[in-house]
Amino acid sequence: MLATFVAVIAGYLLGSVPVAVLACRAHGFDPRETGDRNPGFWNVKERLGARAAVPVFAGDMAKGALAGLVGLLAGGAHVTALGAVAEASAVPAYAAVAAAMVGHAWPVFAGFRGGRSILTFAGGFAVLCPPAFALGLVLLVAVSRARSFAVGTRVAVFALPVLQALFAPLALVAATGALMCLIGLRFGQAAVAERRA
Ligand SMILES: O=P(O)(O)OC[C@H](O)CO
Repeated sequence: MLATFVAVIAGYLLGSVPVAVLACRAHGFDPRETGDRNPGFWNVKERLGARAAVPVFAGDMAKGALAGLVGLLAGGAHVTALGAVAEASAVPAYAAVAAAMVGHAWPVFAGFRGGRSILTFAGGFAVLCPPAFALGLVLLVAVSRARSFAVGTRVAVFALPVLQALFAPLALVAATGALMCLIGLRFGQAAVAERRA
């Protein structure tokens, strides 16, 4: 219980670091006021180019990964032979990643106006189930080559819970689905906000 509490607090604070907002501040604008108004990699790339957006990509992924690691360690670092979280580590690790995603979406360090948490989820998932994440990367590269990076990321992200079913019990696959519901919620909120604007 204490492990999960610590993991949630650490995860939320990590997720609240507004990487895109900080990166764009150096260029004199707020990504929440331009483009698709999402403070994330894609919006920064559209405005500043891929090179300038790489730190946002890496930073948002790192927030999820670090949160997952904190949760994993707080729960005693229980993993399967292939490195997927297991036993007493599963709850704190998932709770930490969920908290990081909540932090990215509603960051305490940026007026509670954050992003959709896709990359924070992806980084966290890399810790929750490394073998499924690795297969997701293979899929990302393959689809990106055949179509585009934008299509590749979508296909890879939606494939993650399916790939996870090869390595983890269904309860954890369902937990991953729950994490992805937060991303769906954020897309829904953005669509409503756009309609009202
Ligand atoms: O969900 P975010 O806020 O990490 O942003 C998503 C990126 O822009 C990738 O499309």
